[in-house]
Amino acid sequence: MNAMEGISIKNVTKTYSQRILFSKKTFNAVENVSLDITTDPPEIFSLVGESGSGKSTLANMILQLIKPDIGEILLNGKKINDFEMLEFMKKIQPIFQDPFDSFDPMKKTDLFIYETVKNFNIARNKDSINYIIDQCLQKVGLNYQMIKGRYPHEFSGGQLQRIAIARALVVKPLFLVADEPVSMLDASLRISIVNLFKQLKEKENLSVLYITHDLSTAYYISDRIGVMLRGNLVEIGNAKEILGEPLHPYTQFLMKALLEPDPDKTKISLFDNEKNEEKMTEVSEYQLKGCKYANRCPNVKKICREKNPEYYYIKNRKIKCFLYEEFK
Ligand SMILES: Nc1ncnc2c1ncn2[C@@H]1O[C@H](COP(=O)(O)OP(=O)(O)OP(=O)(O)O)[C@@H](O)[C@H]1O
Repeated sequence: MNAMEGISIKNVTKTYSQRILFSKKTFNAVENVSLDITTDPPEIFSLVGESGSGKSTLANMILQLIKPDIGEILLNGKKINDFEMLEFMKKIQPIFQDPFDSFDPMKKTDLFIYETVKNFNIARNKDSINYIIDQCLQKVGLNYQMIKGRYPHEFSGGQLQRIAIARALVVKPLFLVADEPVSMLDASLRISIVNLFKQLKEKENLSVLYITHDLSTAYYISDRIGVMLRGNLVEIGNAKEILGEPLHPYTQFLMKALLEPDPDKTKISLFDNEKNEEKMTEVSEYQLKGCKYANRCPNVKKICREKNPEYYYIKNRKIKCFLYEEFK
């Protein structure tokens, strides 16, 4: 049997320690996560969850920026750390939260992309390099003339994010890892950028891991969604089904927060808003022996505090919650 085309995350754990007040706390920022995201056929998989739930840690392991402590990540069946860096970066490209981080502020944007094409050995002569750049810019709704000779600060955040995506496209990747790519943009621009991911999937066969707090954009573009809670993927499945009818109490809470106009009513902190106490809440939830949502869950049972639930399967959905024990 052929290996799956795409990314396979296999039982991955990343452990961190933090000093909070006078004590050192150790916790799994990502805990025994397994997930397959296909590139053939391409899909948009959104990873959603509150701040501090382990989304970026998982993304950074996929991008090889950090190493898992346990488990492994495969790309097309091959361990990602066995790839040559250049070969790996041709297949998986990051899109950052702040598009200004993707560019050298002192360099004209076209020159910066030109160098990317050259460094990755995509083309050698000037005409073919310019042609590739123009093609990639057109895929994001721009063209070469629009960026020629201009520095990053001469563009709006939305335009620059498009240029950053075009730059990622020059290496013909299979997969984009986009960590909060629209959170720094004006609300009015966000949907046009996330829509671009959808177009790239449909027209260029690109898969996207879209990391976001924003359930509404995730609903709009995703094929599947994974809900992350303190290092655990607690609900995984079809995006429209999950967001249309969330089953895990934590997903239900996130949906309620989306619809609640007063953010104070869905504040994550169990205490007040002091930084240390928020951090303590976050880390103490991470350290819970049972379900990480047990202290906040309206449906909590005795077993939820004793054991971290396994997955239960309802139709195409995986849910990590004892409420669904009967669906084992
Ligand atoms: N290098 C590190 N050392 C110690 N703790 C870390 C480190 N990086 C992340 N953490 C902690 O791991 C947890 C998960 O962080 P992570 O950034 O992955 O969450 P996130 O869901 O991406 O949040 P956000 O949306 O705010 O970026 C947090 O409690 C964070 O403080």
